[in-house]
Amino acid sequence: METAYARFRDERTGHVADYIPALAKADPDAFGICAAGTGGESFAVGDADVPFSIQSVSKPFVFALVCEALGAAEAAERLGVDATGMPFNSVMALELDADRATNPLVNSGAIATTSLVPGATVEERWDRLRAGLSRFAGRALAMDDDVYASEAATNLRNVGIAHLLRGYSRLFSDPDEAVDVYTRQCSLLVTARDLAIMGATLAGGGVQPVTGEQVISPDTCRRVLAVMATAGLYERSGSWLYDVGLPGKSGVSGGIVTVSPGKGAVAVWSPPLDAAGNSVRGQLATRFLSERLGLNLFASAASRN
Ligand SMILES: NC(=O)CC[C@H](N)C(=O)O
Repeated sequence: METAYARFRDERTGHVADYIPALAKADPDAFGICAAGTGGESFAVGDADVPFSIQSVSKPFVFALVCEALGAAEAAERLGVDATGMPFNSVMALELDADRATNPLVNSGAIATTSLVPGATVEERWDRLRAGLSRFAGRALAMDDDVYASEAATNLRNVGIAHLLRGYSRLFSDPDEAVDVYTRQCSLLVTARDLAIMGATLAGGGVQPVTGEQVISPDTCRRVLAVMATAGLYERSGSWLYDVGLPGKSGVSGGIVTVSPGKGAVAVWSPPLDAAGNSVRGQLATRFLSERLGLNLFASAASRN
């Protein structure tokens, strides 16, 4: 991990996201890596304990909560589970699918996922969602109010997607309410260490490695990891699987969590992004660690280079 940190610290490609104004303030030099095992141990280097908004890395965890509530088959039926091959905020992806379904890890499918979180009111749904993600992290997660306000003031594209979904009967609550809860979920503050531990919960059949709580079922874990493998890095998901060989999920604040089933998870945070919205240092460091640690699911032995 120290070698990965030293090797990629001076990487200068990529740009910090600025379509959400508050994210433009992020430090482009910030870089943290954390690995967590299913036994509860964690190892960190760099800015692994600096908080940032979770953004799209929240999506697989909310999908997990919805699978628990509805069952994995019903969740797949309502949301779709196929990669779109298109950018995370694509409207076209929705229009091109005959059933108007995408998957829980792009904005359209993620807003639909959030609309399925059980609860009679917005506040009940939000409480349940936040409590669920906090159980993955093993601590109470709080919102970044500045990021929330900034995104809420500028997210008309997501509002449009939600109304379009509703028109196709692919959204399961009031569209504006669904986007509001989704925007809150994206603004939850986490650290790379939190993401590694949340990922390690998915690696360990749903058992939170530090608290020992069974957060979700082993079956839900398998479903979530499958969608992460095919769609976790948006239109770069194929290249990611080709190079890294593990399920992962990125977000526009620069986080990426990568899961090694049965072993643990690696999380990297570094804000500069490539054109698809995936952290540049995050991808480089994870690829390096997957190779060095022999984590690639398709490899028969650790390859060293
Ligand atoms: N890729 C992302 O992280 C996108 C999340 C962000 N909140 C959005 O909806 O645009």
